[in-house]
Amino acid sequence: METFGARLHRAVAERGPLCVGIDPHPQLLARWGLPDDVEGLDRFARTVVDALGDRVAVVKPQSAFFERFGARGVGILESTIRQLRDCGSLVLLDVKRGDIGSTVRAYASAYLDPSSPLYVDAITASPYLGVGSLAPMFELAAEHGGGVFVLALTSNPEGAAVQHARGADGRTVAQTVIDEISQLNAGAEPLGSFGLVVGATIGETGHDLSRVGGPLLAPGLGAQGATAADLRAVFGASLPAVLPSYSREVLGAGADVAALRAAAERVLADCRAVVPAR
Ligand SMILES: O=c1ccn([C@@H]2O[C@H](COP(=O)(O)O)[C@@H](O)[C@H]2O)c(=O)[nH]1
Repeated sequence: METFGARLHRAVAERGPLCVGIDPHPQLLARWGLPDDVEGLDRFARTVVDALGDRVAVVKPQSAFFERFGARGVGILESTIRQLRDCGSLVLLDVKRGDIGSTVRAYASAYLDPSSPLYVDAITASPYLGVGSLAPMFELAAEHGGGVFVLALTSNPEGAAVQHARGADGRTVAQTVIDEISQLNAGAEPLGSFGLVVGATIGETGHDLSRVGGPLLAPGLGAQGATAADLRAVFGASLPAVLPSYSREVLGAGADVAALRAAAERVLADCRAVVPAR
C-alpha cells in the first residue's frame, strides 16, 4: 500500500505544489449567481470539481460550508469527495477534528476508513487536547495510507496567543506540536504522511520546522493577505515541503470553469516561482 506521503509527493510532482479549497461562502454563492441553498451548494461544488479536479494536486473541501446545510449538505460533501477522487486529485477534508482519544477513534473511522461514505485521503486535526489524543487518527491513517495535517501555527491573528505560549521546558506550544509530528515521520521517504498547518501570514517566528519530514500546508494566501513571496520568510529552508493553499482567491474568479482554471494556473505559477521541486 502506498502511503499518503508518497501519493502526495507524486501528485505534487505531476500537478505542481497547489491545494485549492472548496469554501462555498454565502457571498461567493451570491457572486456566482447561485442561491444560498443546497442546490446552489451542489452547483458550486460540481463546478469546482469540473474545473480543477483533473489538474490540481490537492483539493480541500471546507466541511463547515457543507455542514451548514445539514444532512443534505453533508450528502453533497460525500458526492463532491467521490467526484474529486474519480478525477484523480487528492482530497484533504478541512474538518479540524480533535477530542479525547476514544472519540478521536470515531472521527478517524468517519474520515480515514475506506469503508466510510466520507472517506478522504487526509484530514486536518486540532492538537489542543494533546497531540497524543490524536493517536487513533494517526494509527488508522497509517493502516490505510491516509494523512493527517495537525494545526501548529495557524494563519489567523488570534492563534499566536495560544501557539506561541511557552511550556515548562521553554518550548512554545507550536514547537511541541511540530516536534511530536516530526517524530511520527521519522525515516519516511520520500515524504511523511503526517503534516502540519502553518499559515502563510505569520512571518518569521523562529520555529524550527527542519525535522518535520512531512508536508506543510500553508493557508492564508490571497484573501487573508499573504502572497507566495511571503512563504520564503515563514518556511526558509523548509520550502520544498510546503503545499500552498488558496480558497477565495481562486473561487472568486468563478462561476466559469475557464476562469477558475485560469485563476488556479496563475496562483500555481506564483507558487512554482517560490516552492522548489522536491
Ligand atoms: O490556519 C488555518 C487553518 C485553516 N484555514 C482554512 O483554510 C481556508 C482558507 O481560505 P481562504 O479563502 O484562502 O482564506 C479556510 O477553509 C480556512 O478555514 C485557514 O485559513 N487557516
